[in-house]
Amino acid sequence: MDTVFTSFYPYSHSRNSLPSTSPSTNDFPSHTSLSFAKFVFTKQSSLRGPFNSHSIKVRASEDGLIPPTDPQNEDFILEDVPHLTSFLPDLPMYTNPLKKTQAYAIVKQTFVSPEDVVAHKVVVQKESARGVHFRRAGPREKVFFKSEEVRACIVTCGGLCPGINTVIREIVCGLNNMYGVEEILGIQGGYRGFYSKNTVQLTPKSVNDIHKRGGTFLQTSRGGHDTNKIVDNIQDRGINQVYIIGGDGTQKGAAAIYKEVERRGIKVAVAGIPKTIDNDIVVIDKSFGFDTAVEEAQRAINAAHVEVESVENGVGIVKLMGRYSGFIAMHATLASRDVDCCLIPESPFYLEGQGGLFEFVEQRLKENGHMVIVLAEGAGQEYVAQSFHASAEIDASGNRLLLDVGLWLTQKIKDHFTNVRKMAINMKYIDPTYMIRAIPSNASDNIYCTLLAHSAIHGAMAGYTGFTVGPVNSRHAYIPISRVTETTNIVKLTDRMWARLLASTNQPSFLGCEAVQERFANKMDDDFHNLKITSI
Ligand SMILES: Nc1ncnc2c1ncn2[C@@H]1O[C@H](COP(=O)(O)OP(=O)(O)O)[C@@H](O)[C@H]1O
Ligand SMILES: O=P(O)(O)OC[C@H]1O[C@](O)(COP(=O)(O)O)[C@@H](O)[C@@H]1O
Ligand SMILES: [Mg+2]
Repeated sequence: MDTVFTSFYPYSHSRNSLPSTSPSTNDFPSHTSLSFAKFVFTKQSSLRGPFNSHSIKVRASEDGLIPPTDPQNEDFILEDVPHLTSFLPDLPMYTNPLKKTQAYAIVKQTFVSPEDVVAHKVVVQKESARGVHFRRAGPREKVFFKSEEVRACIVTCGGLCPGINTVIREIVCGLNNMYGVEEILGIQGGYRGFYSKNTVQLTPKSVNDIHKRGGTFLQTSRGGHDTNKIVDNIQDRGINQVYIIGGDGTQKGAAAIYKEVERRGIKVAVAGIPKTIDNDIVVIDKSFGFDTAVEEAQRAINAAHVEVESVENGVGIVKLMGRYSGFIAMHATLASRDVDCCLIPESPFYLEGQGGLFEFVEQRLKENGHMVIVLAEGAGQEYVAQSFHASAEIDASGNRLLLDVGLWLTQKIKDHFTNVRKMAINMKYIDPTYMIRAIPSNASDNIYCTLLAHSAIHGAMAGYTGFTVGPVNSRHAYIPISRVTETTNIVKLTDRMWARLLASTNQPSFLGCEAVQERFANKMDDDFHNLKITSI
């Protein structure tokens, strides 16, 4: 049975100011039981027209998936983020102080229009469905927190990534400079820091220089997520805004915190900022630190190239990060012109026989006298496991620990050419993985980190919660956390980007072999991620 909300917003686009009274229960859709809410606007709504109380109806079914009732507009979907009013309907909202700040004083349109949404897909055809949209990020006219009541905290979890310190810095400076917030706590050592460590007070002064350093000023950890202990601690400390910087695992933890906060009915906004050097988070255009990593990888590739072209039959192998997603390897290969072959977890390969890697290496050595292979750390894990008879180990967060495919491949190539082909080759194996992720972010990533921090602040101040921020087609949006944790972003071999790489390196696609074809067909399944984990 559908629930029909009479309006999404109680005010019209043409009004300059919003009601200063408490929002009614209809101001924001109630979807407490949903992992994320999908709303389909009915007939009167339009992307062009104002979203006012008369022009919009929002329909939601109990399971959050809306059965279309209007054939003409059934395909406009807003995957909305929760708002604190959904479980705290009687609390007041306040005028946003941003307009009074020096920075925003003369901005023409300080506040994001409540109707603004960001389209998930921008390449469409005339007859395309209008598709999925996300709420546009940015400052709102009304905020849910008075500046003086805000007690924010920041935590960083999971592996390192260039730019974490910039995000921390910009959350602290942004909260302080834009909203006058003074109470900002740093939770040290990841999730477990909530209940096992003291906090550190963060001020614009104390974080002023941290963006110049790699790593995380607050330290990080894997494992240790205990939802109840964390939320108890949030309550005990009187924290009401939680900024969580981390990857897919961290965002799952953030979703659990948000749900517990909602269950307890406490006034706490939970904002996730996606961090992943692997670029394995879906929906967002790319993750911060990724560009920096690709740039730094060029130095390693260049070193490998210099080494191997200076000797006879030089074969260089550069291992880059990428547990399940080969984006760094793919982009680093495309950026460099020195890579002969790129191997990623998503693309099966094989060594022996026609069309195999050994044949290709020999061909390039004959043509050029040297060659460079770029390898994502998650590539070929099943072969390595077979060779090493290794059993699967996991880290404290439950992530599968990878075997060293770089060492394995180096040995395999050496053995093949020495023992089978009776050819002398010069192998150079470079593993710059930790060096790449431990550096500070570059200029463009620094700007990106600033935008993420500001979007998160504006969202939390406005009362949104359970969201992740990030650019969708270059416009920053609030995305339901569960939306970014339900699948993993991987390189799609059927997309043109991988074809561009193959066209650039002219490497084999390795799809000639029957066994590989079978695996490739399996990998095309929606369940690719699970399949990959179990097959390692
Ligand atoms: N499914 C989950 N539910 C709750 N917390 C999780 C979950 N998966 C991971 N975490 C927590 O998130 C943190 C970071 O996770 P991890 O996978 O190590 O890194 P990342 O977030 O970078 O992917 C850890 O503290 C871990 O306990
Ligand atoms: O050795 P650590 O610190 O566990 O990190 C290794 C892993 O971290 C990663 O950088 C990804 O980390 P996250 O899951 O934290 O984003 C992988 O590329 C790599 O396999
Ligand atoms: Mg992860």
